Amino acid sequence: MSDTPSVKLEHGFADGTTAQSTGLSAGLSAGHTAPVMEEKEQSSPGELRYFRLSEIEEKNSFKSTWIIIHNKVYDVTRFLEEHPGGEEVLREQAGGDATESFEDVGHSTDAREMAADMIIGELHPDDREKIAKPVDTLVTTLHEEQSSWSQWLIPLLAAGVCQSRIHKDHKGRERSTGTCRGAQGCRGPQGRSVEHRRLQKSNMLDPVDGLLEPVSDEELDAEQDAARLRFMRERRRARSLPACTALLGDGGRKRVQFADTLGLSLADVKHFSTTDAPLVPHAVLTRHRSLQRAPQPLLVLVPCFPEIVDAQQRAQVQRVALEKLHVTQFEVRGQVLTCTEDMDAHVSVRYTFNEWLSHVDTPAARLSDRCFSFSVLAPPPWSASALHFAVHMRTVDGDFWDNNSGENYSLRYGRAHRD
Ligand code: HEM
Repeated sequence: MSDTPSVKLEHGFADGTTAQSTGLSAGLSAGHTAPVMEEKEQSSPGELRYFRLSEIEEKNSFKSTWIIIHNKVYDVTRFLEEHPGGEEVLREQAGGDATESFEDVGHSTDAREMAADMIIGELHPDDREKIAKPVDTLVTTLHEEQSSWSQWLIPLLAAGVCQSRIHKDHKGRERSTGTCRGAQGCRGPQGRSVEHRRLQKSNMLDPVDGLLEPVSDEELDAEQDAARLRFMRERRRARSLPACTALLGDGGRKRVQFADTLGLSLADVKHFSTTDAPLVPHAVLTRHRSLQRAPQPLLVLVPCFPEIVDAQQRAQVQRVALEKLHVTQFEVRGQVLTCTEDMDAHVSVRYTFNEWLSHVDTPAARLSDRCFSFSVLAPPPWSASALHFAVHMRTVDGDFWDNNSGENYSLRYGRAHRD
């Protein structure tokens, strides 16, 4: 074993995979290294036609959509509607280099094989630099030299421990897929499982002599974070199940089969339409109805003054007097009696809904020589709590009021008496 950390460098794609390790099909395994051409050729050594970048860029229309992935040119025009990731993402990449986006999604082997059928040529070597991006470098730091046997024994031990632990903890809840993912998903940067190291830390697992070094809390946290991140990224990716021979359609073409993150096949597809009436489960409706509020009591304006009497007498004294009042849910209608020789007398009602912060004068209509009527629309109960008013008459002799002996006529919202 050596104390000096050694650094292993591998050239790879954006997601850290190498062309070899991803199992790419012919089209996608070409990698980034463009062949150095002595002369400008019209086709690649593999008999693929070369396209100039400008030519490809032009193929970005509703008629045709070409994209570049790893310097291969793909005509995806006919695939747009079929693309499980949607038409839009392909259109966005049309006429340009889609390598990074393609790899970021983590397309399955099936997807890569499908793509191979769409290759129509290669990007001309002279144009490759124009789309080239800095190549990511995967740096793996090894704190210790591991002997060849420890390199496989440690992961094996870790996977074993994870598996037995998960079986113990979850009592069969994570039987098949769960255990695999558990062992794989929680692998630390050095190829050793976090689960294994946590067990080691908590003394649930005896360190194997010479194989496991002591672990610090910071190291453990960093590993757990990295493992969590890796797990989230894995979960995000939709994976198609491996195409089996029974699924091969006409002409031996593989079909894509969708699966959820647990590997279960897609059972049904529901197309939502904006015209679809939402289907609310019965249980939800019942609960909703039971929670509905009881009907609110009807609120109306209720007079807060004694019954109107002696209108004749009051009219003689005050020249004007409220004679009758009729209140409904929507209006307050009143009748006014006057005592004046002025046939041009003007009768009105001054009222307020906001405690006289402001007021309105509304004219009363003449019903007969001495009688007038008025109507005030009732304000909604949530906008006012009371209505106050007084009756006014203007004659050649002056102004006269009936204001309920200086108190005004007041009505307040209250419950209506139901019969
Ligand atoms: C010839 C090119 C392509 C082929 C044949 C292809 C094929 C597929 C297939 C079969 C899937 C289903 C999942 C899988 O099996 O991996 C898929 C999903 C997807 N593809 Fe592509 N694809 C292509 C290019 C692209 C490009 C260039 C982008 C991005 C710009 C893209 C974005 C996506 C996305 C977002 C999903 C959905 C992934 C998810 O649901 O998590 N694809 N594609």
